[in-house]
Amino acid sequence: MSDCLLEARNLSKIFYYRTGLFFQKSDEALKSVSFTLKEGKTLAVIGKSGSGKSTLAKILSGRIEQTEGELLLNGHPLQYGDYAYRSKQIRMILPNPDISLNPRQRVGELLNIPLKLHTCLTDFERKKQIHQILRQVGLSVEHANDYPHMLASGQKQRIALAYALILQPKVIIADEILISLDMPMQAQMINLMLELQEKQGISYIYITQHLGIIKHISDQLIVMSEGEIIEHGHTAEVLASPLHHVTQSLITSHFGQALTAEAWRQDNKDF
Ligand SMILES: Nc1ncnc2c1ncn2[C@@H]1O[C@H](COP(=O)(O)OP(=O)(O)OP(=O)(O)O)[C@@H](O)[C@H]1O
Repeated sequence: MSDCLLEARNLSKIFYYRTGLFFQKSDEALKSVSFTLKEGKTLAVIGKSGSGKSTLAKILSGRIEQTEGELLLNGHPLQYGDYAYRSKQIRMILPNPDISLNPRQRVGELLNIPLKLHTCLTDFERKKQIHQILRQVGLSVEHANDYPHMLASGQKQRIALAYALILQPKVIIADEILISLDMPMQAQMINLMLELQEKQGISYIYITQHLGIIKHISDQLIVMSEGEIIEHGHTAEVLASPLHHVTQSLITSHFGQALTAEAWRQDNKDF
């Protein structure tokens, strides 16, 4: 049996938008994107701004529909509009929790929403689940009573992770989630995500322009440009010997130089 958890087959997305009363333009944001993700592994997606990364994340999480192509989870096709099913399988971490958390909602109320919407758990069981998730992300159960403004940035990021984890999905999508945190906080979050992956077999799709992070956490790497996958392979191999000039320029602009196998071995700290 194949150990492939998620498969994208020729995903394409064309956005149509009006430019005047009688005019319409289109933007081909994704062009026949295919990849597979194994259970308990991390796939990183990198690319310059406008390359289609967020469009891909939105299609995977079911927020927008692909124009063409198929998505399969454990070999079964996922349909657009199947949000109740998909949100238990694939969840996106809330981007920028400093802004996206509702200031009038206590943490426990926020985490209760997906449980109420998508499970048949009793009040007591939901409370138990919320406390368990808070502990899993390294927070205390008392944080369930806090409002977002009472939390530090790193704690808000943990709440965003808890919100993604609460329905126990198989795949978590992280789109540029650590950008607002300082380096020690980024390291803490990454260690937490890796620990959850080891214990629970979660698979991550990690989207970023920050190569320092993906070098440490991802198994496979996809490089996107103008809606297409231009390079794909083991992260260490792609970063040490990039074939495409866009990958080469992403690497030199991040690390200041090409990443030789020797540089790769020596660098074990640079987030
Ligand atoms: N709702 C939309 N309507 C029209 N065009 C869109 C829409 N969303 C994205 N696009 C276009 O699709 C292309 C890919 O955008 P996307 O946001 O997926 O790229 P990205 O790699 O995530 O960029 P960034 O790193 O800046 O977020 C861009 O040309 C963008 O203008």
